[in-house]
Amino acid sequence: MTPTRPQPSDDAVGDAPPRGRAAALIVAAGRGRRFGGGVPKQYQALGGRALLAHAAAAFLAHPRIDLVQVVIGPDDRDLHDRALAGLEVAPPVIGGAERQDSVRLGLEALAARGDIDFVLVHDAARPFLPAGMIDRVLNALGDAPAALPALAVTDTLKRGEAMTVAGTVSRDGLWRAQTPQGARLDLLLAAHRAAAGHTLPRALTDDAAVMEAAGHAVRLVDGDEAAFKITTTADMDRARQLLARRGQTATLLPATGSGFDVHAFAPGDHVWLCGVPVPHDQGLSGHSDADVALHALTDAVLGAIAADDIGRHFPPTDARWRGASSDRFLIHALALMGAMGGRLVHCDVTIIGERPKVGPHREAMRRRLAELTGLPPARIGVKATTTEQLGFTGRREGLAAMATATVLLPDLSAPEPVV
Ligand SMILES: Nc1ccn([C@@H]2O[C@H](COP(=O)(O)OP(=O)(O)OP(=O)(O)O)[C@@H](O)[C@H]2O)c(=O)n1
Ligand SMILES: C[C@](O)(CO)[C@H](O)COP(=O)(O)O
Repeated sequence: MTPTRPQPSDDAVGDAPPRGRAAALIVAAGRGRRFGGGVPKQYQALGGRALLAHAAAAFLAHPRIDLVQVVIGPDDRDLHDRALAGLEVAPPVIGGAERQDSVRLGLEALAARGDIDFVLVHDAARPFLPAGMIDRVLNALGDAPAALPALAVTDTLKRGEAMTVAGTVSRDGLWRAQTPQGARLDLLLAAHRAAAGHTLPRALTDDAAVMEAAGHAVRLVDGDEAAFKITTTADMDRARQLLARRGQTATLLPATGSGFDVHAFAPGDHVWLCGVPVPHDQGLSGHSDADVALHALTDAVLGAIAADDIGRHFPPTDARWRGASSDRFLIHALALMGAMGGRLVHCDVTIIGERPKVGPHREAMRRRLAELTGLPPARIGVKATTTEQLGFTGRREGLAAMATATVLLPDLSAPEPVV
């Protein structure tokens, strides 16, 4: 079948369009502190794919965008690869401490290619990106060095101090800045280089501000309420409701993974099981905290998403994982699952050994697994069994654990949600 070329939007014509190649630069190296949780918001699932994937897909579907470049956090390569599997984006660039740093590093990579004239810088945290917005920004670059999509402020503005109104601010001429913000690549890179390191104690929070600081005029074009930024969990709720109202919920199919692990006993006074320290007259030997149950569960989640195994993600030869809490292994596996648009719906762990007895700690283990996975305790099984004194567990040489994880994953054969 011949692939259909994306069609221009109604805003594609009008102003004199610029001549040259345009790249989208999606910044996704933030930590999402205001959003919270263990996984940066751009890798959280919305309608069966990560926020970042929505933004990338919007640019890839646009006929006037020649390249999509993503900027990621130094530890996020696996998340990026899972989130954008199957999408044709350039290899990611590692970002910096502030958004401004991440944009500059991305611009340097684009400039090094030598084939890009215009750049549209976009937040990965803005999943809904109407094609017309891309066109309006690009069109403005026909005769302006930079363009900013924005919405006129319509509410009355107050300045507050100690939760008391300290004054009313005129909203005349005030705009709310959105992304993608466009510019000629050479001008924006030069402006970012000039601004680098000169912005303490506060970085400039958008690219229009960097261009303004360099003395360039920035053209205002119409933004779009749909292109709101996911900053807090309330924004994510709003985005999910929007998709549900449009009937764009993803088709999810179940996948089950299994995991198994063994650790030998060693001198010590407790063992870690399901993220809970259990008093015992021995410990378990291992490179990390040797939580045999969490390791089995981590492998079960990785199995459900076909993402290799725990040893590939956290090699025992890597000094970073010496004595590490196994919580982070499970959290990482769950983050990869989320980046693929998946959702854990059930897990079941069986601990195999004579001692310590699991029963008195079962509820604490289920509670801890609930905290780590976000599942209700009613969807978490924790069981224990002996091997009737047979084998290495029967001889009390160590403990084994097995686990299953049931995950709902987007149906890859279903049509993608349109946002
Ligand atoms: N050092 C940084 C900081 C932010 N960003 C990106 O810039 C966009 C700006 O959105 P924002 O809500 O500020 O993201 P965070 O910085 O992640 O959020 P927070 O400030 O709550 O930590 C996001 O896509 C974010 O990933 C980035 O690439 N590099
Ligand atoms: C670039 C931006 O999205 C425009 O509204 C915004 O400035 C991002 O930074 P912030 O940290 O959310 O203020």
